[in-house]
Amino acid sequence: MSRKQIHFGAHFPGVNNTTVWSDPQAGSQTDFASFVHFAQNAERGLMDFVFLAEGLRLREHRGVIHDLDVVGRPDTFTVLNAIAAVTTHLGLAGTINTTFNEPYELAKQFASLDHLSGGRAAWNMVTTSDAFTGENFRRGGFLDRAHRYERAAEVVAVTRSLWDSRGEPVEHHGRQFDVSGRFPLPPGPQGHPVLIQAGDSAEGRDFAAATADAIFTLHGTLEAGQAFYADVKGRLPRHGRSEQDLKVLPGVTFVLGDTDAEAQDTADHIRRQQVSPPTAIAFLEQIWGRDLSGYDPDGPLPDVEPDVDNVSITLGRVRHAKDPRAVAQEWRDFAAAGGGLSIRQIVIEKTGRQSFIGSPKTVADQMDLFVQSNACDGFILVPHLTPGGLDRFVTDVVPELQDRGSYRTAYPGPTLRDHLGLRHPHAPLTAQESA
Ligand SMILES: Cc1cc2nc3c(=O)[nH]c(=O)nc-3n(C[C@H](O)[C@H](O)[C@H](O)COP(=O)(O)O)c2cc1C
Repeated sequence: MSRKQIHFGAHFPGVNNTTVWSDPQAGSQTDFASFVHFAQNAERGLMDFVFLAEGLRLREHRGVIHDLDVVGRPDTFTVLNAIAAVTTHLGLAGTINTTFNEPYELAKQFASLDHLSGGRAAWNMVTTSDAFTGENFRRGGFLDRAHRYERAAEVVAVTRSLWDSRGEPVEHHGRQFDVSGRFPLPPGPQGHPVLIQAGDSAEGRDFAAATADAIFTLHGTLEAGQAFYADVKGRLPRHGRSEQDLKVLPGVTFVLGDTDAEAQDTADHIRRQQVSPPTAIAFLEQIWGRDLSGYDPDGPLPDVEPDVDNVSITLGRVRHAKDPRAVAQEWRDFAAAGGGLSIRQIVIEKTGRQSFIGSPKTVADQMDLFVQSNACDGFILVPHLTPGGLDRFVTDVVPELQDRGSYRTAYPGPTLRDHLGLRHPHAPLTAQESA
């Protein structure tokens, strides 16, 4: 039996807690040359798509820009259309929220990207919720949780009917939108651009099972991955869909070295770069909800309890599902078990998401194990450096996976749906229709 094939998305650094923009090897976050370098390397590695996350508003911590945020992210559609011109097969995935955008505009932007790129567009649908971000759009937090997914589902329904309309009038009257008119573009080469969903709640998973072609997740361990995979794939039949219709792609980091020991040393160095002494205190303040600037990052955890009512110390995309008092206790126990770890050491250990560390062979073995044992269908690779963070992975890990028979040696077709092994929602246009 042939081996299950691994899929890769390539996450352009920035908009997360892993990018080390201050590293001497880091290049520009805004020059087009950085995007070209990164995308062309992903394509050299025969990856499915390049991926842009969305940071709609720079996070603020106690009134200043969060230390780890990259200031400078050009517009997603502009960047992806430009990358289309310097690549030939690579998919182009943009994260665009369904909360602050209108379906007609989105349908046009993604259909345009699909046409201009010859069928390579993908939309990562996020439901960005917080009021702080909403202020950039004059709306604040205008939708509650349940309505966010209701609105997202309606956005997708409207965009799909616009993509499918072939010049016929479209009438939609729903709870969130009234849209009436004709769509100016014929269906793109993929019929519908690939839809990705990122959101982890039960509502988010159901939304993915009903509508998405891929789900971007954070479940990085083998066991958590297998449980998540079984959960979301198990939701598909309820929506009349089968296992192949939804790819599970966790976002993962990787650190390579000539030997496993060398990679581990590099990984430790990167973690210290990611969690500088001021960042360690900022993370702690996010949990404690208090000003802890008087504490020594190399000293012990504070004795005071978290202020559970102070939710505004950090503004922007942060999610703390757990009760801060429970986290504080967990961290205290962890510090004691480690023989009295410092604040910075604890933050380094507890907030780390370094998924694959080792020689190219070790990393290839581990990734292959995840895919073959149904913890996922592939990965969205999240390098920490712009723009060269993927280079060594492509040169050294990709051939290892090819040798194992788990990774392609050529692109299977021209469109992103071909790369991901997804059905095209509609037959391609006739020659007359596309003329
Ligand atoms: C893996 C992952 C990646 C995400 N990426 C983004 C992003 O780039 N931009 C954004 O605004 N929200 C992003 N989100 C946030 C989600 O869209 C959503 O708002 C959040 O997860 C809350 O929804 P949930 O309760 O269903 O998880 C991401 C979420 C996940 C799980």
